[in-house]
Amino acid sequence: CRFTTLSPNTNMLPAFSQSCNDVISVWMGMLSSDGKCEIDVSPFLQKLTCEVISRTAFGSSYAEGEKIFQLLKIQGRLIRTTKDMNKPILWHIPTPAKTKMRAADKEMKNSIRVMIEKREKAMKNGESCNEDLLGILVESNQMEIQGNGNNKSVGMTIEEVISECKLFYIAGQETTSTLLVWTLIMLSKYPEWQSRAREEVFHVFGKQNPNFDGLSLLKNMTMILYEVLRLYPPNLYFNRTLKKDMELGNLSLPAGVDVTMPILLVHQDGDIWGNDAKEFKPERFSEGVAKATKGQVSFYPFGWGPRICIGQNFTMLEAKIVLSLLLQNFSFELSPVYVHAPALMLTLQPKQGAPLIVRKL
Ligand code: HEM
Repeated sequence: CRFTTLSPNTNMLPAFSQSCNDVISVWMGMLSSDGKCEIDVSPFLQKLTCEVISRTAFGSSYAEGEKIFQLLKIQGRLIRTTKDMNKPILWHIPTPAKTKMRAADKEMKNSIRVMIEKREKAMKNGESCNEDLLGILVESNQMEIQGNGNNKSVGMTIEEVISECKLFYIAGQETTSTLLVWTLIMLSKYPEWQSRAREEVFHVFGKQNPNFDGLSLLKNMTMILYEVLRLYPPNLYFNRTLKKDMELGNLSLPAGVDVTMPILLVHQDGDIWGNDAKEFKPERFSEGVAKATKGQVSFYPFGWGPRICIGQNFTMLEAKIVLSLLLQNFSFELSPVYVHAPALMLTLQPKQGAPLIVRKL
């Protein structure tokens, strides 16, 4: 089962704004009497994107979804701290971390299995369950099996459905929170862009909640997000294995070779982007991506080709809603203790966190 793009729809807006409003309430409660406070925004935005995925992926089974994501988080943390993860020869040597990881994996798969079985039962009883990712997967799978004379070998196995749910979380949660964190850092560092973004939000939505149609009018916000994705792409590279011999420029590459497509390197290449390649200048996207890249494939934060990110529209929509709500309520400035230290930790993250001075408007 492969989605070409995951189309965000109006049903998802409440998931985005509900999760963001929870963060706003918490931050409001943290303000001191002068209406400001220093907050490391990073963990809050991580929790926010986690909740959004939980609500949109598992909708009605949100509480069970939360548990699964907690287990995935434990796995992610263990992967980061397990040094021999990419040395297959050492993989079978048991360590406490690997034992915990396998236990988390087993528990998670069991939980997803129970959820899938519940959905399958509900669908057999005529209930429609296709409002979240899990429902769409289960329903399309059942239709595929029924369309082929109830031949179970044509659909996805439970293991495959489980993998899709895991992939959705792994690919969509940390990447989006990283984008939001770097955007708030950049808006704090460049207050003129923060003002432009806020003026635009008030111009389009006033003090109302962001709506689907208005989001496409946020031109400055789109430029800012693209520039953040150019300078701080959450994924630094992606890999491909060649299926056949290929000529690439003056290189001859044989089949079977692994090729790494560097994202950060190309995004900051002075020959492509000019002498100001490393500077934050959202105006370079004022006439869209094609103009900024002069039609070359030099901006690909979401990958490229048939396996391009299916969640790119979802992410952009989520980011625009969250930033609109935050800018309607707060202003941001870098804390004196902020240290600019981008570091690769699965995604490109601010190593020392993102402490910002948050002020109520
Ligand atoms: C700022 C946010 C995001 C960035 C920078 C990003 C980046 C990427 C990149 C670079 C790839 C291609 C990997 C490759 O070709 O090997 C990819 C694939 C993918 N992304 Fe995203 N992504 C983001 C958000 C999301 C979200 C929100 C979701 C889901 C809700 C998602 C789901 C996926 C999936 C399922 C794939 C695999 C597609 C396939 O292999 O067919 N991503 N993403």
